[in-house]
Amino acid sequence: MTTRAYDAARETFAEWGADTEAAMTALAAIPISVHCWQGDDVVGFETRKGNSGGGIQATGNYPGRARTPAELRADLEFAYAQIPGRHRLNLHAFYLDTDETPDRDEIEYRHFEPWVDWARQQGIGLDFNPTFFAHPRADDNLTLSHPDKGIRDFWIEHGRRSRDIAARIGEALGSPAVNNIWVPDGYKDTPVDRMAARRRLEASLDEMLSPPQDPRHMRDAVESKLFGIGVEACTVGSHEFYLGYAIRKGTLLCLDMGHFHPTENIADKLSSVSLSVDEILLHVSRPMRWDSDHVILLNDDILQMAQELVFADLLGKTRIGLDFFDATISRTAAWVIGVRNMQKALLRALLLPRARLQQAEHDLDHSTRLILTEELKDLPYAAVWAEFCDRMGVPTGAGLIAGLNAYQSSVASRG
Ligand SMILES: C[C@H](O)[C@H](O)[C@@H](O)C(=O)CO
Ligand SMILES: [Mn+2]
Repeated sequence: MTTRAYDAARETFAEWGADTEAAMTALAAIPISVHCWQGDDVVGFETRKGNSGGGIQATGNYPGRARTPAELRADLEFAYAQIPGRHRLNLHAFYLDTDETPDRDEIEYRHFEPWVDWARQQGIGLDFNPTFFAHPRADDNLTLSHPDKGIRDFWIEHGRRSRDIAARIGEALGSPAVNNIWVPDGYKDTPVDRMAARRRLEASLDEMLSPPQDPRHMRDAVESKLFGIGVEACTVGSHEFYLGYAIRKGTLLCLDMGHFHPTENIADKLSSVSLSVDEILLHVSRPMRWDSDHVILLNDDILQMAQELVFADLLGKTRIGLDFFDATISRTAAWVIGVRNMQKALLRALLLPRARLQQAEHDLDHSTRLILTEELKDLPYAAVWAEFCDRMGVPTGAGLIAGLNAYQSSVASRG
């Protein structure tokens, strides 16, 4: 039975020309790819260690970090149970689940089979990422663009194997896995031969991506970055580099919200790049002064991005993934809050009277456009969100907080 608050909200939205039932149906069909690395501070399950590079740094020491695949899966199961709808898991290659200790150029599908079995039980799809960091062969902050051919070949082999694994995963689960390629390659100080480094990166990517894969099982994505700590002067895989590469090679383009200048919002980039690439992958994040990967809030950046996805009809060609990691708070709460904020932003966008807003702009009636955007901020989105959560059997408000705190207490004694 619907609540009085929802019934009133439905009428209010209807008066503005928005259909709350249609919005909830649309929202329920949008999967978010939940990143595994929030659960353990981007540590992974290998014994081998190396620098993360490229500025990846989880700060904080809050108790409860998942130390094993079983703990990570338990945490994810709890988190998914607090999030309305059915979502995906984005797995990194160094989260393998095996007693063996393969090096990165030796990984095989069997090392990830427990994840696939679990995903099947959960009824969720998996995405994948080769891991080009946290390894001694990445300690120069150069991998696919390293001047040493031996090091490049090592990482090319890792990338090829990751693509094979992603394809097997996608086939096993009947849902194409996005295989996202991010390398930390860059220079701390101003390089004198950017061209050579970019040529090497391009050649390595070409070699890595040359074995054909079935797009029904896996799709490649490439992720750019402006800079990272330790590579302040130059990132080899810049935005321009990968935009061109994705267009030429037909890969997805991954846009990470933390990988641009702080004044840039990728909401503005979506329409432009969508004219040239078939599919986009998002890494929704919250940079604070730099690529700090804070948990996403329901803030203007996220609202604008969600609005752009809806208003420009880009949901069908965009895979939404998250990328943040905060080790100063409950890691499960971070997941739950972040995914729900992404969904709330999408719901708000779906509840806006798009045709009316776009007509005002088309008519150059910018006063009406501004009146509308500001008045629309007062609409009762919260009642629709509460109704959506209720129909999906997940808590809101005090019930959510109590559950998050209770789960955190249950994992706080982990060493
Ligand atoms: C762990 C991810 O691969 C990583 O966060 C990457 O996507 C990134 O954004 C690096 O800054
Ligand atoms: Mn990212």
